[in-house]
Amino acid sequence: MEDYGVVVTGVSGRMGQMLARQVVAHERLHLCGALERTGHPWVGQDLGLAMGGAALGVMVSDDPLEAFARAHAVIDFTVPAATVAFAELAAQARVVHVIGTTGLSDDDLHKIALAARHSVVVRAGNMSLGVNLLTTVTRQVAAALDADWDIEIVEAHHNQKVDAPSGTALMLGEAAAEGRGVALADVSDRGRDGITGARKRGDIGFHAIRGGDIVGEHEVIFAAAGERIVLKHIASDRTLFARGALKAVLWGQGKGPGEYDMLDVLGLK
Ligand SMILES: NC(=O)C1=CN([C@@H]2O[C@H](COP(=O)(O)OP(=O)(O)OC[C@H]3O[C@@H](n4cnc5c(N)ncnc54)[C@H](OP(=O)(O)O)[C@@H]3O)[C@@H](O)[C@H]2O)C=CC1
Ligand SMILES: O=C(O)C1=N[C@H](C(=O)O)C[C@H](O)C1
Repeated sequence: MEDYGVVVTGVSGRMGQMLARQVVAHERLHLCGALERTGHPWVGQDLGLAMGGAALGVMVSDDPLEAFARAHAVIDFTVPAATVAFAELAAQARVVHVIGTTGLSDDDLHKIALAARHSVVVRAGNMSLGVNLLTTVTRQVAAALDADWDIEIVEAHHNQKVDAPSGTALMLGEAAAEGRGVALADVSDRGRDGITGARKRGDIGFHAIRGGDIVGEHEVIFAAAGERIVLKHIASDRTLFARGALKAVLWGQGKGPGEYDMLDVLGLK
Protein backbone atom coordinates (compact mmCIF):
# COMPACT_ATOMS: atom_id res chain seq x y z
CA MET A 1 0.00 0.00 0.00
CA GLU A 2 1.18 3.52 -0.80
CA ASP A 3 2.61 5.63 1.98
CA TYR A 4 1.79 9.36 2.08
CA GLY A 5 3.90 12.29 3.29
CA VAL A 6 2.13 14.76 5.58
CA VAL A 7 3.13 18.26 6.72
CA VAL A 8 1.64 19.49 10.01
CA THR A 9 1.36 23.26 10.41
CA GLY A 10 1.22 25.04 13.78
CA VAL A 11 3.09 22.03 15.09
CA SER A 12 3.75 23.43 18.57
CA GLY A 13 0.02 23.99 19.17
CA ARG A 14 -2.42 21.85 21.16
CA MET A 15 -3.69 20.20 17.97
CA GLY A 16 -0.37 20.46 16.09
CA GLN A 17 1.51 18.26 18.57
CA MET A 18 -1.36 15.78 18.73
CA LEU A 19 -1.50 15.58 14.93
CA ALA A 20 2.26 15.15 14.56
CA ARG A 21 2.26 12.26 17.06
CA GLN A 22 -0.65 10.56 15.30
CA VAL A 23 0.94 10.92 11.86
CA VAL A 24 4.22 9.44 13.15
CA ALA A 25 2.32 6.47 14.63
CA HIS A 26 0.21 5.85 11.49
CA GLU A 27 1.02 2.84 9.34
CA ARG A 28 0.27 4.54 5.99
CA LEU A 29 1.48 8.08 6.71
CA HIS A 30 4.84 9.64 7.50
CA LEU A 31 5.62 13.09 8.82
CA CYS A 32 7.60 14.84 6.09
CA GLY A 33 7.36 18.38 7.45
CA ALA A 34 6.55 20.37 10.58
CA LEU A 35 5.85 24.08 10.34
CA GLU A 36 5.75 26.96 12.75
CA ARG A 37 5.60 30.71 12.24
CA THR A 38 8.81 32.61 11.56
CA GLY A 39 10.49 33.53 14.86
CA HIS A 40 8.96 30.64 16.81
CA PRO A 41 11.57 29.14 19.18
CA TRP A 42 10.98 25.62 17.78
CA VAL A 43 12.06 26.57 14.24
CA GLY A 44 15.35 24.82 13.41
CA GLN A 45 14.94 22.22 16.19
CA ASP A 46 14.16 18.53 15.86
CA LEU A 47 10.39 18.21 16.44
CA GLY A 48 10.65 15.19 18.75
CA LEU A 49 13.17 16.95 21.02
CA ALA A 50 11.12 20.18 20.95
CA MET A 51 8.07 18.19 22.12
CA GLY A 52 10.12 16.81 25.01
CA GLY A 53 10.65 13.28 23.65
CA ALA A 54 13.08 11.36 21.45
CA ALA A 55 14.43 12.84 18.20
CA LEU A 56 12.18 12.24 15.19
CA GLY A 57 14.56 13.39 12.44
CA VAL A 58 12.03 16.03 11.35
CA MET A 59 13.22 19.61 11.74
CA VAL A 60 10.67 22.34 12.46
CA SER A 61 10.68 24.81 9.58
CA ASP A 62 9.09 28.16 8.70
CA ASP A 63 9.21 27.53 4.92
CA PRO A 64 5.81 26.18 3.82
CA LEU A 65 6.48 26.13 0.07
CA GLU A 66 9.58 23.93 0.42
CA ALA A 67 7.71 21.59 2.80
CA PHE A 68 4.57 21.35 0.65
CA ALA A 69 6.64 20.50 -2.44
CA ARG A 70 7.69 17.23 -0.73
CA ALA A 71 4.23 16.30 0.61
CA HIS A 72 0.98 14.59 -0.37
CA ALA A 73 -1.04 16.46 2.24
CA VAL A 74 -0.99 19.31 4.74
CA ILE A 75 -2.92 19.21 8.01
CA ASP A 76 -3.61 22.70 9.22
CA PHE A 77 -5.08 23.62 12.61
CA THR A 78 -3.71 27.14 13.09
CA VAL A 79 -5.19 30.64 12.75
CA PRO A 80 -7.26 32.12 9.89
CA ALA A 81 -4.55 34.34 8.33
CA ALA A 82 -2.07 31.45 8.23
CA THR A 83 -4.67 29.04 6.86
CA VAL A 84 -5.56 31.35 3.97
CA ALA A 85 -1.86 31.68 3.10
CA PHE A 86 -1.37 27.89 3.36
CA ALA A 87 -4.42 27.32 1.10
CA GLU A 88 -2.81 29.36 -1.67
CA LEU A 89 0.50 27.49 -1.33
CA ALA A 90 -1.22 24.08 -1.11
CA ALA A 91 -3.05 24.92 -4.34
CA GLN A 92 0.26 25.79 -6.04
CA ALA A 93 1.79 22.52 -4.83
CA ARG A 94 -1.43 20.55 -5.65
CA VAL A 95 -1.45 18.84 -2.25
CA VAL A 96 -4.50 17.86 -0.18
CA HIS A 97 -5.18 20.59 2.40
CA VAL A 98 -7.04 19.42 5.50
CA ILE A 99 -8.27 22.49 7.39
CA GLY A 100 -9.42 22.35 11.01
CA THR A 101 -8.90 26.05 11.73
CA THR A 102 -12.02 27.87 12.95
CA GLY A 103 -12.93 31.56 13.17
CA LEU A 104 -12.60 32.00 9.38
CA SER A 105 -14.33 35.11 7.99
CA ASP A 106 -16.44 35.16 4.81
CA ASP A 107 -13.47 36.72 3.02
CA ASP A 108 -11.18 33.91 4.26
CA LEU A 109 -13.70 31.31 3.09
CA HIS A 110 -13.87 32.95 -0.32
CA LYS A 111 -10.07 32.77 -0.67
CA ILE A 112 -10.07 29.12 0.39
CA ALA A 113 -12.78 28.38 -2.20
CA LEU A 114 -10.57 29.96 -4.88
CA ALA A 115 -7.64 27.79 -3.81
CA ALA A 116 -9.89 24.72 -3.94
CA ARG A 117 -10.21 25.17 -7.70
CA HIS A 118 -6.70 23.72 -7.91
CA SER A 119 -6.41 21.43 -4.90
CA VAL A 120 -8.45 19.13 -2.68
CA VAL A 121 -9.53 21.02 0.43
CA VAL A 122 -11.24 19.15 3.26
CA ARG A 123 -12.50 21.64 5.83
CA ALA A 124 -14.62 21.13 8.94
CA GLY A 125 -15.04 23.04 12.18
CA ASN A 126 -15.03 19.65 13.86
CA MET A 127 -13.40 16.48 12.52
CA SER A 128 -14.99 14.00 14.94
CA LEU A 129 -17.41 11.31 13.81
CA GLY A 130 -19.76 12.09 16.70
CA VAL A 131 -20.17 15.79 15.90
CA ASN A 132 -20.61 15.17 12.19
CA LEU A 133 -23.30 12.61 12.96
CA LEU A 134 -24.87 15.14 15.34
CA THR A 135 -25.12 17.67 12.48
CA THR A 136 -27.19 15.22 10.44
CA VAL A 137 -29.44 14.45 13.42
CA THR A 138 -29.82 18.19 14.13
CA ARG A 139 -30.85 18.82 10.51
CA GLN A 140 -33.46 16.04 10.72
CA VAL A 141 -34.90 17.17 14.05
CA ALA A 142 -35.07 20.81 12.90
CA ALA A 143 -36.86 19.72 9.72
CA ALA A 144 -39.41 17.74 11.73
CA LEU A 145 -40.28 20.60 14.11
CA ASP A 146 -41.77 24.01 13.43
CA ALA A 147 -40.73 27.38 14.88
CA ASP A 148 -42.79 26.72 18.04
CA TRP A 149 -39.56 24.95 18.98
CA ASP A 150 -36.87 27.49 19.87
CA ILE A 151 -33.36 26.39 18.90
CA GLU A 152 -30.44 27.35 21.15
CA ILE A 153 -26.85 26.16 20.73
CA VAL A 154 -24.57 26.16 23.77
CA GLU A 155 -20.85 25.40 23.50
CA ALA A 156 -18.10 25.12 26.11
CA HIS A 157 -14.32 25.21 25.54
CA HIS A 158 -11.02 25.73 27.35
CA ASN A 159 -9.91 29.20 28.43
CA GLN A 160 -7.36 29.60 25.59
CA LYS A 161 -9.89 29.40 22.75
CA VAL A 162 -9.86 32.65 20.77
CA ASP A 163 -13.00 32.42 18.60
CA ALA A 164 -16.73 32.28 19.36
CA PRO A 165 -19.10 30.79 18.48
CA SER A 166 -17.00 27.68 17.95
CA GLY A 167 -16.70 26.21 14.46
CA THR A 168 -18.74 23.26 15.68
CA ALA A 169 -21.53 25.49 17.00
CA LEU A 170 -21.69 27.17 13.59
CA MET A 171 -21.83 23.76 11.85
CA LEU A 172 -24.74 22.80 14.11
CA GLY A 173 -26.41 26.16 13.52
CA GLU A 174 -26.06 25.72 9.74
CA ALA A 175 -27.54 22.24 9.99
CA ALA A 176 -30.50 23.48 12.07
CA ALA A 177 -31.11 26.37 9.66
CA GLU A 178 -30.94 24.02 6.66
CA GLY A 179 -33.44 21.72 8.34
CA ARG A 180 -35.76 24.68 8.83
CA GLY A 181 -35.21 25.90 5.27
CA VAL A 182 -33.83 29.30 6.33
CA ALA A 183 -30.46 31.06 6.00
CA LEU A 184 -28.51 31.02 9.26
CA ALA A 185 -27.38 34.63 8.70
CA ASP A 186 -31.03 35.75 8.83
CA VAL A 187 -31.88 34.06 12.14
CA SER A 188 -28.63 33.93 14.11
CA ASP A 189 -28.77 35.57 17.58
CA ARG A 190 -25.42 35.58 19.35
CA GLY A 191 -24.72 35.93 23.08
CA ARG A 192 -27.62 37.99 24.44
CA ASP A 193 -26.86 40.77 26.91
CA GLY A 194 -28.92 43.55 28.49
CA ILE A 195 -32.57 44.40 27.71
CA THR A 196 -32.82 42.21 24.66
CA GLY A 197 -36.60 42.04 24.38
CA ALA A 198 -38.42 38.74 24.06
CA ARG A 199 -36.92 36.01 21.94
CA LYS A 200 -37.73 36.37 18.25
CA ARG A 201 -39.65 33.41 16.83
CA GLY A 202 -37.45 31.38 14.49
CA ASP A 203 -34.12 32.69 15.81
CA ILE A 204 -31.23 30.33 16.46
CA GLY A 205 -29.33 31.41 19.58
CA PHE A 206 -25.61 30.86 20.28
CA HIS A 207 -23.90 30.93 23.69
CA ALA A 208 -20.24 30.34 24.55
CA ILE A 209 -18.73 29.16 27.85
CA ARG A 210 -14.94 29.42 28.29
CA GLY A 211 -13.15 27.80 31.21
CA GLY A 212 -10.28 25.59 32.38
CA ASP A 213 -9.30 22.74 30.09
CA ILE A 214 -12.69 21.83 28.58
CA VAL A 215 -11.87 20.08 25.30
CA GLY A 216 -15.21 20.81 23.62
CA GLU A 217 -18.88 20.37 24.50
CA HIS A 218 -21.89 21.23 22.34
CA GLU A 219 -25.62 21.18 23.06
CA VAL A 220 -28.46 21.80 20.63
CA ILE A 221 -31.61 22.60 22.57
CA PHE A 222 -35.04 22.46 20.97
CA ALA A 223 -37.37 24.08 23.52
CA ALA A 224 -41.17 24.23 23.19
CA ALA A 225 -44.04 24.79 25.65
CA GLY A 226 -43.87 21.98 28.19
CA GLU A 227 -41.04 19.96 26.62
CA ARG A 228 -37.43 20.11 25.46
CA ILE A 229 -35.18 17.99 23.29
CA VAL A 230 -31.45 18.28 24.05
CA LEU A 231 -28.83 16.82 21.72
CA LYS A 232 -25.34 16.82 23.22
CA HIS A 233 -21.79 15.91 22.21
CA ILE A 234 -18.87 15.84 24.62
CA ALA A 235 -15.28 15.61 23.40
CA SER A 236 -12.99 14.55 26.23
CA ASP A 237 -9.85 13.88 24.18
CA ARG A 238 -8.34 15.80 21.22
CA THR A 239 -7.19 12.57 19.54
CA LEU A 240 -10.66 12.23 18.03
CA PHE A 241 -10.17 15.43 16.01
CA ALA A 242 -6.73 14.24 14.87
CA ARG A 243 -8.10 10.83 13.86
CA GLY A 244 -10.67 12.56 11.64
CA ALA A 245 -7.97 14.72 10.04
CA LEU A 246 -5.83 11.68 9.21
CA LYS A 247 -8.87 9.96 7.65
CA ALA A 248 -9.36 13.08 5.51
CA VAL A 249 -5.74 12.92 4.30
CA LEU A 250 -6.21 9.35 3.04
CA TRP A 251 -9.70 10.04 1.63
CA GLY A 252 -8.46 13.09 -0.30
CA GLN A 253 -5.74 11.24 -2.24
CA GLY A 254 -6.68 10.98 -5.91
CA LYS A 255 -9.84 13.11 -5.57
CA GLY A 256 -10.48 15.95 -8.02
CA PRO A 257 -9.97 19.56 -6.91
CA GLY A 258 -12.78 21.02 -4.80
CA GLU A 259 -13.96 21.79 -1.30
CA TYR A 260 -15.14 18.85 0.76
CA ASP A 261 -16.14 18.31 4.38
CA MET A 262 -16.11 15.50 6.90
CA LEU A 263 -19.55 14.33 5.84
CA ASP A 264 -17.91 13.46 2.49
CA VAL A 265 -15.00 11.75 4.23
CA LEU A 266 -17.20 9.79 6.66
CA GLY A 267 -19.78 8.89 4.01
CA LEU A 268 -22.57 10.66 5.92
CA LYS A 269 -23.97 12.71 3.00
N1 LIG B 1 -11.80 21.16 13.28
C1 LIG B 1 -11.54 20.54 14.44
O1 LIG B 1 -11.87 19.35 14.64
C2 LIG B 1 -10.79 21.28 15.48
C3 LIG B 1 -10.41 22.56 15.25
N2 LIG B 1 -9.64 23.23 16.14
C4 LIG B 1 -9.20 24.56 15.73
O2 LIG B 1 -7.81 24.48 15.40
C5 LIG B 1 -7.20 25.74 15.63
C6 LIG B 1 -5.97 25.56 16.51
O3 LIG B 1 -6.37 25.13 17.78
P1 LIG B 1 -5.30 24.83 18.93
O4 LIG B 1 -4.32 23.80 18.47
O5 LIG B 1 -6.07 24.59 20.15
O6 LIG B 1 -4.58 26.27 19.02
P2 LIG B 1 -3.08 26.60 19.42
O7 LIG B 1 -3.03 28.07 19.66
O8 LIG B 1 -2.60 25.68 20.49
O9 LIG B 1 -2.24 26.26 18.10
C7 LIG B 1 -2.19 27.06 16.95
C8 LIG B 1 -0.78 26.97 16.45
O10 LIG B 1 -0.64 27.61 15.19
C9 LIG B 1 0.57 28.35 15.21
N3 LIG B 1 0.63 29.36 14.16
C10 LIG B 1 0.10 30.59 14.15
N4 LIG B 1 0.43 31.22 13.01
C11 LIG B 1 1.17 30.35 12.27
C12 LIG B 1 1.82 30.43 11.01
N5 LIG B 1 1.77 31.52 10.27
N6 LIG B 1 2.51 29.35 10.58
C13 LIG B 1 2.59 28.24 11.32
N7 LIG B 1 2.01 28.12 12.53
C14 LIG B 1 1.32 29.17 13.00
C15 LIG B 1 0.61 28.92 16.61
O11 LIG B 1 1.89 29.38 16.96
P3 LIG B 1 1.99 30.60 18.05
O12 LIG B 1 1.27 30.12 19.26
O13 LIG B 1 3.43 30.77 18.25
O14 LIG B 1 1.33 31.77 17.40
C16 LIG B 1 0.20 27.68 17.40
O15 LIG B 1 1.29 26.82 17.63
C17 LIG B 1 -8.28 26.64 16.24
O16 LIG B 1 -8.87 27.40 15.21
C18 LIG B 1 -9.29 25.62 16.78
O17 LIG B 1 -10.58 26.12 16.89
C19 LIG B 1 -9.23 22.66 17.30
C20 LIG B 1 -9.59 21.39 17.60
C21 LIG B 1 -10.42 20.60 16.73
O1 LIG C 1 -10.53 25.33 19.78
C1 LIG C 1 -10.82 24.15 20.12
O2 LIG C 1 -10.27 23.59 21.06
C2 LIG C 1 -11.83 23.44 19.33
N1 LIG C 1 -12.26 24.01 18.25
C3 LIG C 1 -13.22 23.50 17.35
C4 LIG C 1 -14.42 24.41 17.29
O3 LIG C 1 -14.23 25.64 17.22
O4 LIG C 1 -15.55 23.92 17.30
C5 LIG C 1 -13.52 22.05 17.57
C6 LIG C 1 -13.47 21.58 18.99
O5 LIG C 1 -14.67 21.89 19.61
C7 LIG C 1 -12.27 22.09 19.74
